[in-house]
Amino acid sequence: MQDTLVQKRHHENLWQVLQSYWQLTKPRIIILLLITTAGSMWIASEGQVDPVLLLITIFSGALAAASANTINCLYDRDIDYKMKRTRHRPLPSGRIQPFHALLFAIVLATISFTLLTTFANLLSACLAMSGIVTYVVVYTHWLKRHSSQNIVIGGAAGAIPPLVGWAAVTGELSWVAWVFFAIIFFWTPPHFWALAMMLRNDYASVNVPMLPVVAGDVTTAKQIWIYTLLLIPLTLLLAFPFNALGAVYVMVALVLGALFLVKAWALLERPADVGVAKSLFKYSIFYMMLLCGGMALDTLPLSQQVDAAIASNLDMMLTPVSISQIFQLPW
Ligand code: HEM
Ligand SMILES: CC(C)=CCC/C(C)=C/CC/C(C)=C/COP(=O)(O)OP(=O)(O)O
Repeated sequence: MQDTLVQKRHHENLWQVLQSYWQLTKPRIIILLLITTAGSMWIASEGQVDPVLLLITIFSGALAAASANTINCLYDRDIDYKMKRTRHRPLPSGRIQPFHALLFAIVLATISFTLLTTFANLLSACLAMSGIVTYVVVYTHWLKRHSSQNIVIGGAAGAIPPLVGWAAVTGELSWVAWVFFAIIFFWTPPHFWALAMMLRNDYASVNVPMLPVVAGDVTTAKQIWIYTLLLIPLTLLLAFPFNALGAVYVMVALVLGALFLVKAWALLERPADVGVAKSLFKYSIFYMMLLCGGMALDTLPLSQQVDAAIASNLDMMLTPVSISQIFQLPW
């Protein structure tokens, strides 16, 4: 009886420890990072991605991002302890020792690097490691506590996963991969500043100079609007001039982009309305998921037929014959 009780408690403890390590990695954020990696692999392989390579790259990307997030939690444990939203994280609440978190992060990064070099290539492995370094050194250490442009420059870290995916498939980086990088780069400020508008008091209480804290809601809403405006044409570059995706993706990108603009405009009109900021933050996540979904959809055979049909119609419309018919010209 005593033995089973001890065993039960032991299992419960083990379960709690595992849960704490899981939380340390900020798993919910990782999922979207991996969706962008998969989207990039999909385009790079024109829809013919090797499933084993996909699984290994996604798994390794998850380990690299988990390592980066763990080091971020370790570095930021002092401010995380003071903020309401983050007080219950495993390090500030004392459920994991800092040294153990560091070991955990090193193990995760080592496995990630080894898997990527062995099953994909060295470039993808180095890119994943550069993601960790950018996030930890550039964002967390240099910028987060010192500049209101912290997430603009530091946001480059979150834009690296599509480069990892592209490199894993092709062994190199093309213009298309860099356009994908730029899409995430320009998407990050609207994504994060909308959230920071909701959390302004929390960040202010620990002197983290997020833009809404330093410059206020009106300026932040304007900046969000500008980045959103730049984001939409960037998403279209994948189709024209780079021709990596077709009409189905363009339609998805236009509809999603229009909705993003509507939400960013609403915030511009009501910058102090936390409800509007919250709605924009949630939409930013939904947007990125569906945009990547649109990329995958575009590479399906049915979409290729739609693309071909639209292209041939456009060709017909734009040939001199049809123009002469329309305008009844003599040639
Ligand atoms: C430096 C750039 C970024 C910053 C500063 C940032 C910041 C944040 C913060 C503070 C949260 C709230 C997390 C929490 O309450 O624990 C969040 C949520 C989230 N972020 Fe970002 N983010 C960045 C880039 C990205 C990127 C590149 C992605 C993926 C492509 C991403 C995906 C998400 C998702 C999916 C959530 C929601 C998680 C949930 O469901 O709670 N973020 N972000
Ligand atoms: C390729 C590769 C491994 C890339 C890593 C990219 C990566 C882990 C990006 C995460 C971005 C993010 C969640 C920032 C939040 O940090 P925060 O410190 O502002 O959030 P907090 O206030 O919730 O702690």
